[in-house]
Amino acid sequence: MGYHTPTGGLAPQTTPLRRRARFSESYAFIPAECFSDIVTSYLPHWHKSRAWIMARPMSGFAETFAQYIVEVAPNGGSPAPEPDPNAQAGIFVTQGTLTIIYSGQRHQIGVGGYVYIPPEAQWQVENTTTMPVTFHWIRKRYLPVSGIAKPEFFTTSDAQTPAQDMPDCAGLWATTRFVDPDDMRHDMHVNIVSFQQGGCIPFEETHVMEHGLYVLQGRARYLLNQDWIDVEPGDFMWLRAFCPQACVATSTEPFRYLLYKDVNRHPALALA
Ligand SMILES: NC(=O)N[C@H](N)C(=O)O
Repeated sequence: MGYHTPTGGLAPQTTPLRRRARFSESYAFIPAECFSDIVTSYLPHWHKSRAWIMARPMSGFAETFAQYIVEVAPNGGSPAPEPDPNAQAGIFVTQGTLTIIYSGQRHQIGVGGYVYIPPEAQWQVENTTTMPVTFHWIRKRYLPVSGIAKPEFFTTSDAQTPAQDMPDCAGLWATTRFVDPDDMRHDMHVNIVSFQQGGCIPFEETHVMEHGLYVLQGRARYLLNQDWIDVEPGDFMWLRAFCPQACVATSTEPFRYLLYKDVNRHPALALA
């Protein structure tokens, strides 16, 4: 399975603008060609590392999460990666092998591996290999519920998690879920959505959940609000609540994307 990974650099001066980037009231589209060296951030207490910050809470837009692609060079990492004690993390590795140290135990996470880190956790990140490691880091403030326990740390992978066919889709649309949707401890899902050629979302999904969608593999036409966009590996789509969305997979190889969504909680009735 392919997991697109940006490598940075800077396009030559002769490169024609593709004019694919968009920012609207309901979605942002950050195309793969935007992931150059000059739009990376360095982060406090992270060494030999850089991040493409693709999404962050913005008032009047998507408000629940931040999503980064982090690249850690050999011998890099962080002894204190997360500044917010209420933040939980979903980590998905697309290149190399990541070491996560959690409660004194070392976990080696390879390509396609997924890690869930609960809030108020002590954890660390290392790259002990001779090659760069790259991963998605999704951060969301955990919303506790009285009488429901906090989720626990776990590691798994795309390969270890059977994709579930969506109903009545003849195998054209499937979802790999790292968390059981019935598990009320969790207030966010990170899934991999897969379509075979011709497979589609057959209606304009318009819902309260926000999304980050990163195209890991394959191509599609994607509807974001009123705009049909041709998407390819490495493109990122960032959707606020109620942004209409649909798609049709166009490539012979599967069209697959990493999907964040906020779930399983009542909306707050008071505006912050
Ligand atoms: N755009 C999407 O893939 N949306 C998903 N079907 C979802 O909201 O679960």
